[in-house]
Amino acid sequence: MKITVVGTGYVGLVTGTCLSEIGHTVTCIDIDQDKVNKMRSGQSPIYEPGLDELMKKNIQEKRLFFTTNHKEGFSGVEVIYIAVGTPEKEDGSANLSFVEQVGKDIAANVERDVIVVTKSTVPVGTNDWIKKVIERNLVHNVKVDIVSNPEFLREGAAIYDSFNGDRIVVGADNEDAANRIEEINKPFGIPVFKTDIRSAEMIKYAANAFLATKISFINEISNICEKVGANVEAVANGMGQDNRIGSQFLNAGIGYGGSCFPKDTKALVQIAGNVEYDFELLKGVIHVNRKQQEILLNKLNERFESLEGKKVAVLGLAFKPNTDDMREAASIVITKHLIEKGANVAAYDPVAMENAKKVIDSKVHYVSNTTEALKDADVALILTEWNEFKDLEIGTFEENMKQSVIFDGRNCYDPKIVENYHVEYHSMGRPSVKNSKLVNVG
Ligand SMILES: NC(=O)C1=CN([C@@H]2O[C@H](COP(=O)(O)OP(=O)(O)OC[C@H]3O[C@@H](n4cnc5c(N)ncnc54)[C@H](O)[C@@H]3O)[C@@H](O)[C@H]2O)C=CC1
Ligand SMILES: O=C(O)[C@H]1O[C@H](OP(=O)(O)OP(=O)(O)OC[C@H]2O[C@@H](n3ccc(=O)[nH]c3=O)[C@H](O)[C@@H]2O)[C@H](O)[C@@H](O)[C@@H]1O
Repeated sequence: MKITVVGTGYVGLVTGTCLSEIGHTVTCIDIDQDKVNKMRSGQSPIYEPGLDELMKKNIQEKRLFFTTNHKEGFSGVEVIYIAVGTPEKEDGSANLSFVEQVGKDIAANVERDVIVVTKSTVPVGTNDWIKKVIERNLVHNVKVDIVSNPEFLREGAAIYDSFNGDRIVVGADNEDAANRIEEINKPFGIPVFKTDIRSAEMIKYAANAFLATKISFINEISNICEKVGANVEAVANGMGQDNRIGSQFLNAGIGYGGSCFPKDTKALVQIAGNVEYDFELLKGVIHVNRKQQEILLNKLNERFESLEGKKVAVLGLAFKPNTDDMREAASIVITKHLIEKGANVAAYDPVAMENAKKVIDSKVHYVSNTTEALKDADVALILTEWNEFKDLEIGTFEENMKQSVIFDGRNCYDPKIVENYHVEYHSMGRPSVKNSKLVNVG
C-alpha cells in the first residue's frame, strides 16, 4: 500500500519506518528541511535505538522516502497518517494548530479518495472536526474517510513497541476504512481493537492518565514508606504480584516527565472540564508528580546547610533512559534550583546533552563522562536511570568524590550493596544508608 506520514518526530518517523519495514511504500513529509536532509541519508534526527539501521535498510530497498513538499508527498497516495505534535497550550489544553494545518495541506493536494489516519494524540471530537476542516478546504472532488489510530509506543523502546504492542486501536465510523487500516497493520501480528472514533480518542488519554496515576500512587506510597520505615521496592514487588495490579509502572522516584504524560494528563483535565466534569483524581496525580522533585530537593537542602559553592554532580538529564528527549525532564527544574542556590553543577548524560543545552540553565557545566562529573564533588544526584549509571561500581563514587553523598532520584542501587562502601546514600521510599566512617560531611 502507498502511505504518507506527515510529521517525522518520535511517532511519525518510527511509524513510517516500521510501515515500510512490513512492506508498504512510505513517504514521510516534514516541514523541517534540515531534518529531511538528514533522514534522506539514513540518519535519524532523534536518538532511538535501532531506528537508523531500519531507516537505512528501507531507504536502500526503495520503500522509504522523505520530502518537505506536501504536493509530492500526497501524490497518488491512498492513506495519510497525521503524526504532528499536539503540544500543551498555556491553559493545559492541546494545541491543534499543527493538526489543522495538515488538514488544510491534505485538502489542497489530494487528488483521489483517501483515508486520513490520526496518530497524533488529540482530544475527543478532534477527528470529526479535522474531517470537516479537510472537506471544507478540498480543491478536488474526492472522498475523505477518517480513522483514529492512537499510538502507544514508548520512547527508547519505540521500534520494539511497534512490533510487539499489546493492541492496535482503530476508531472509525466507516467499516471499510477500519478494515483497510486493519489490513495495513496485519503484518505486525498485533491484535486490532476496533471501536468508534470518540472512544478511540478517549482510550489514548485514559491509558496515559491511568499509567500516570499508577506512578503518582506508588510515589505517594513511597513518601509514606519513608516515614514509617518501609521499603517501597518491596511494597511494589509485593503489590505487583497480584495480577489485577501488575508489576509495571510501580517504580517510585522523582516523577514522570516526557512529552506525553504531563501534557496528556493536563489535557484530559481540560477535556473533562469542558463538559463540566471535575476530574479530581487526575488533578491529584498531577499535583503529586510536581511534588516528587521538591521532595528530592528538600532532602538535599535538609542535608546541606548551604549549597553555595558546592560541587554537585548531576548524573542523567533526559526524562528517562534510552532517549535524548528533554521535554518535561525532572533535570530542568532540579538543575535550576541548584544554580539558584549557588551550587557549581557538573552534569553528564550519555545522549541528551546537546538537547539539554537548549533548555537547561546556562550556568550548568557539561562534562564528558561520569568520573569527570564526580571528581571532587560534594554530592551526586542521579536523575535518570541509564544502565551506565546502574552498572557503576559504588566504589567509583567513593574514589572520585570529595565526600560521597548520593541522592538517587531513581533508586538505581540496592541499599544492601551500598552498605559495603563508604558512602552516604539517600534514595526514594527506601531507608537511607549512612556509613559511619564518613567524616567532615555537611
Ligand atoms: N513522543 C511519543 O513518545 C509519543 C507521542 N504521541 C503523540 O504523537 C504526536 C507527535 O508526537 P512527537 O512525535 O513526539 O512530536 P514531535 O514534536 O517530535 O514531531 C512533530 C513533527 O511534525 C513536524 N510538523 C509540524 N507541522 C507539520 C506540517 N504541517 N507538515 C509536516 N510536518 C510537520 C515537525 O517539524 C516535527 O518534526 C503528539 O500528538 C504526541 O502526543 C503518541 C505516543 C507516543
Ligand atoms: O503517549 C505517549 O507519548 C507515550 O507515553 C508513555 O511513554 P514515554 O513517555 O515514552 O515513557 P514511559 O516509559 O512511559 O515513561 C514516562 C515517564 O514516567 C516515568 N516512570 C515510568 C514508570 C515508572 O514506574 N515510574 C516512572 O517514574 C519515567 O521515568 C518517565 O519520566 C507511555 O508509556 C506510552 O505508552 C505512550 O505512547
